[in-house]
Amino acid sequence: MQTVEVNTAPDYRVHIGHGAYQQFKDEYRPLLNGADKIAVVADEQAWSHHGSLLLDALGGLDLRVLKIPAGEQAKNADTFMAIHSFLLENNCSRKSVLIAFGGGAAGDVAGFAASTFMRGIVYFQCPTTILAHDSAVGGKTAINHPSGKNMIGTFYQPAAVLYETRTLATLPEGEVRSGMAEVIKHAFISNPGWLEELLKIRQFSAMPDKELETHLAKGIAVKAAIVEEDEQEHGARKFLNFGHTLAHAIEGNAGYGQVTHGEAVALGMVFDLLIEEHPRTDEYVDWCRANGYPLNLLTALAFDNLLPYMKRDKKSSGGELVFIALPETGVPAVAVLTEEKARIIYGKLQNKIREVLA
Ligand SMILES: NC(=O)c1ccc[n+]([C@@H]2O[C@H](COP(=O)([O-])OP(=O)(O)OC[C@H]3O[C@@H](n4cnc5c(N)ncnc54)[C@H](O)[C@@H]3O)[C@@H](O)[C@H]2O)c1
Ligand SMILES: O=C(O)C(=O)C[C@@H](O)[C@H](O)[C@H](O)COP(=O)(O)O
Ligand SMILES: [Zn+2]
Repeated sequence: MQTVEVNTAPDYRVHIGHGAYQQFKDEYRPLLNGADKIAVVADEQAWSHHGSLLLDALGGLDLRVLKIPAGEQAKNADTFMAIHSFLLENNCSRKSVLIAFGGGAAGDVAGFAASTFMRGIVYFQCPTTILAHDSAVGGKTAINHPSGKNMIGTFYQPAAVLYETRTLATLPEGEVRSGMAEVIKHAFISNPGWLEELLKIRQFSAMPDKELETHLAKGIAVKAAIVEEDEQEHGARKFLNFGHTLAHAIEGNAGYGQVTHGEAVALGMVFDLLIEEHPRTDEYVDWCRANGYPLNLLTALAFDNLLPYMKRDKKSSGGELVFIALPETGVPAVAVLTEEKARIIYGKLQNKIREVLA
């Protein structure tokens, strides 16, 4: 078991590994025993595979379980209201505890509900995807708006994150790919040696569990350090958005859930790498090709369809276009581009991908 501390106020811990839910029996038992109700909000798919692991760890406690739609389809106002209705129907109060169980989508919407129910109740994150090594840590909660990704949400830290890595065994290939994009994002913005190691991976399925766990813990440590420095994204936290200006536009334009978040981020990082012509760009594009990221999407997507979403990005003000450039690995920087410059880079990106796929 690995543990990463997140020194926000209040601070909390991320427990990563086989048997992470044991912490519910040990360290967090007093907190759970003190709750008047415990509500579990679970992604229905994740619950069908792994709910029993959580139930075993919470044995003897009176739980109320709400299953929400699988994945991105849950990140909307309907599910948000359904969670609140469920909490009210079950007579939850300010002394109740919520446990979010699932990938980033379930974690984001359940975290948002926890942060707003009676103005905020204690909650735990129990991530079940690779990508959620990112989403479960750092306290960003959200639902989507048709006009933009994560447009409605809060900063609200969990009491702890219990990351049972046995849950990752049932992830479909596309979700492994999606999650690994946020892993390599953490490497790009922090650590050339680690990036080197990740760029050697040509097939995620060949990666041993222990190695994956180490990458997840490293990613969580990178994220924790940035969140500690800038919890509410006035400065350094923007670097965690590497690849995301274009990614969120791709997701919004396609319709939420049509392209996985991580796959969109993988494509968005190509754009951000091209801003300062990062020396590993070609190698990274080849890594994306080898690992099956949908590079072809970019050749079909017109810049003008993505532009309105990028102008509404949360890093932007007054319609400017804000990206995270990477002049060298580990040295991210905010880049404000003119529309003309962004269009030129997008054209370069499309040409590069056409060459690689030819
Ligand atoms: N809050 C943050 O800081 C943050 C960070 C990164 C991403 N996000 C958000 O996270 C979301 C993406 O999260 P995600 O990639 O975890 O996707 P997801 O939550 O949409 O889950 C993807 C799919 O995997 C299924 N699933 C979940 N766990 C499973 C398991 N163990 N076995 C089999 N299937 C399983 C889900 O039912 C779903 O169909 C996006 O909405 C993104 O915006 C938030
Ligand atoms: O935690 C952060 O900060 C991030 O930017 C992490 C991202 O991977 C994540 O997708 C996040 O939800 C994006 O936030 P947003 O504020 O751009 O919606
Ligand atoms: Zn992300």
